[in-house]
Amino acid sequence: MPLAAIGQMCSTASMGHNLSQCQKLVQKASEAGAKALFLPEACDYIGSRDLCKPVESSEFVLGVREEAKKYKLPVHVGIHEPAAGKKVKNTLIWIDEHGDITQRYQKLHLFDVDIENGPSLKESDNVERGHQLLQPFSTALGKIGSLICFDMRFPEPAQALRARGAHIITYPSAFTSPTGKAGHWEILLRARAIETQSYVIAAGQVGVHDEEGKRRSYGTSMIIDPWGKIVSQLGGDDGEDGHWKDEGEIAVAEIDLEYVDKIRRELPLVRRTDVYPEIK
Ligand SMILES: O=C(O)CNC(=O)[C@H](CS)NC(=O)CCC(=O)C(=O)O
Repeated sequence: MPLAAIGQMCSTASMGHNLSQCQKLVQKASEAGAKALFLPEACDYIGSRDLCKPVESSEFVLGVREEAKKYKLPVHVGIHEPAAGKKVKNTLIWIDEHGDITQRYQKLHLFDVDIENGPSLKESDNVERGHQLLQPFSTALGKIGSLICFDMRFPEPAQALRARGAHIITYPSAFTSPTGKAGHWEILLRARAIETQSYVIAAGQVGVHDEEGKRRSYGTSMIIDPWGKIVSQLGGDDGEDGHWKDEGEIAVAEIDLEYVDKIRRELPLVRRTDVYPEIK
């Protein structure tokens, strides 16, 4: 059965540093025999809008493409792209084994929150939201439906991707430490896996991204099977301030499409959309 790899890293305002972390993760995933590597959201940079470049001229994207080609390993990676005005797009790209970008998804739901003693972030100040789902695409692991981070709080897009044939739903993320520690990360991801009866692959940023220590990500990247079991997991925020686990590490899990079919057959989830038409 083919293996999927998740890679965990800590992006900063140094694109060279971020690229070199990703290159090492590609190498590790290839050595582990994975058929694809899933990296977090915003791998190119965190916290420095000035670094945003079109994919054609981004040293980060060009570097990851080269590495994917060298190891013949597809890479699913979150980046930024310039958008209208001063905004950027929070984008996910699929780089195939030839190093070509063949899929692109723009994050639909933006993280605008102001939580007491928690994160206060308004993603929509700088980010343009996407307007459509990416059609699930075929890979050596099965059909992938791509979403990003905060999208995980909404069951509908995952459900729509399942209806369009996805076997795997992905959530590359930079999940905040406070909301991760509250349990939201694991519970939401497992719920999405159980209710869509799909694998969920969620690679997360981990650690402190800026010198002021304002942006901290929870890590704890995981792969969850369609029964809701965590089949692969990396460490993250261990509760002690300043301690972060598994930066620069990968983990792998087998993707079993027969298991997906079996669970869907044994426990059919037939919706009563006639009774709650307001949920579209
Ligand atoms: O674009 C970037 O630079 C990186 N993007 C992010 O970190 C995004 C938007 S600020 N983070 C999330 O969506 C976290 C969601 C979350 O933590 C929750 O739902 O609790």
